[in-house]
Amino acid sequence: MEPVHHVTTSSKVLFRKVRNIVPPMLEKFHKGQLGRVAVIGGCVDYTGAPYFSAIASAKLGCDMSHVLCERSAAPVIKGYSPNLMVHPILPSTDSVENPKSIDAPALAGPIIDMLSRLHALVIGPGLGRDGVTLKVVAEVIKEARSRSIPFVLDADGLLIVTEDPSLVKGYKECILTPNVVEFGRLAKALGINTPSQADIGKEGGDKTSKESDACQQLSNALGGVTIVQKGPHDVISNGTTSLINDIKGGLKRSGGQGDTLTGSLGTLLAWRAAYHEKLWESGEKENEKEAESKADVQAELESDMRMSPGTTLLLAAWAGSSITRESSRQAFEAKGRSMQASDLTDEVHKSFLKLIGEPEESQAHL
Ligand SMILES: NC(=O)C1=CN([C@@H]2O[C@H](COP(=O)(O)OP(=O)(O)OC[C@H]3O[C@@H](n4cnc5c(N)ncnc54)[C@H](O)[C@@H]3O)[C@@H](O)[C@H]2O)[C@@H](O)CC1
Ligand SMILES: Nc1ncnc2c1ncn2[C@@H]1O[C@H](COP(=O)(O)OP(=O)(O)OP(=O)(O)O)[C@@H](O)[C@H]1O
Ligand SMILES: [Mg+2]
Repeated sequence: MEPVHHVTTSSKVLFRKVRNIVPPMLEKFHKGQLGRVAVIGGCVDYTGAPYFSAIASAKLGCDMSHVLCERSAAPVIKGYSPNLMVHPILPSTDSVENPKSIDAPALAGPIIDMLSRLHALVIGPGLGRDGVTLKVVAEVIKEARSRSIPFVLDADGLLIVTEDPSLVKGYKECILTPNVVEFGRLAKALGINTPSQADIGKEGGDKTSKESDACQQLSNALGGVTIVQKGPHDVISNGTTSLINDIKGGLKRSGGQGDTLTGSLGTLLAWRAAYHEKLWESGEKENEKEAESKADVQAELESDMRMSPGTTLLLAAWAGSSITRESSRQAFEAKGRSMQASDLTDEVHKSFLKLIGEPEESQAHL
């Protein structure tokens, strides 16, 4: 396959375009219009990950932030924050009568009933690997896809895709956020022979292009799904177009930083949906053409034309990655070696203001 090199648009220009998909804060808006996001995750082992993800969504600016979790995790997550709406509706082996013969679509019912009220889902933070839970979540993925609800898949949510890639293959409204290990597992499941990041480092040559080739190959194997490959820099690809995010991050690798990424992406996906629904006037020129090639995407990013959904998905992924890396940099600057995932949470809004800033219409009210 011909390697497709990444888009060379400067980060300054990209951030200016990101501002166009951030809804202004107007008096006419009602509760919920700036985003209703749900994180699906949280089990007996992990309560931090869904919390970090959902609170990042909230702090970035969505109106309503839900967590749909396993029964035992709910009181714990509720205790972390009264701002989150926590629903104990995710079944597990411990909460169903006969775990060996379950009716997964029926068990997914209470979650599926909530989908019509949600703009975006984040599936996987702290989900765990319970067999019943994963089967139920696979049903939720099918239903969300059939309704074109955008979602982010991370952590144990990626395991579901590793086991059944057809669930997301060809779906243009989702973002996968694998770390190095998760990327390797997905590549193996799809029969892609890519060198590991460690091997790429040893080989010499243009390391960034090799990494973006690997990400592009995986995206293509999944029919053009958007992937954020996390690492020393984040590689974002939808198979035809790639972006590299090398914004400086922190040096502490504490667990849970990926959760700030997924939560931020949830809110950005909700804002992106509002942009395409023309909830407000973005001030861009109308653009009938759907961007298909890398050149089309780059043209939309570097002009004042309205963007196509493919372009805004890449841009949302890039913005989420940027906010996370900048939050990590600021938190590390303040806390050094003691930095924890919760320190990123406190930096999300400052990072947003520094990198993106409020759209002009909001500034008039500040
Ligand atoms: N506070 C919390 O509740 C947290 C919960 N988490 C949850 O924990 C569960 C398991 O997630 P894991 O990420 O541990 O997944 P895995 O259980 O698949 O473990 C991945 C392993 O790979 C290693 N690894 C990560 N990056 C690497 C790199 N660049 N090079 C080499 N090795 C690397 C890690 O140290 C880890 O041992 C998920 O549900 C996740 O959401 C994590 O997100 C961390 C925080
Ligand atoms: N070497 C690095 N240098 C700078 N930033 C990094 C580095 N490695 C990861 N990051 C950043 O840290 C964030 C989390 O990535 P990481 O690879 O730790 O994910 P993860 O293992 O899934 O995290 P989590 O512990 O939340 O599950 C991403 O925004 C990524 O850009
Ligand atoms: Mg992770």
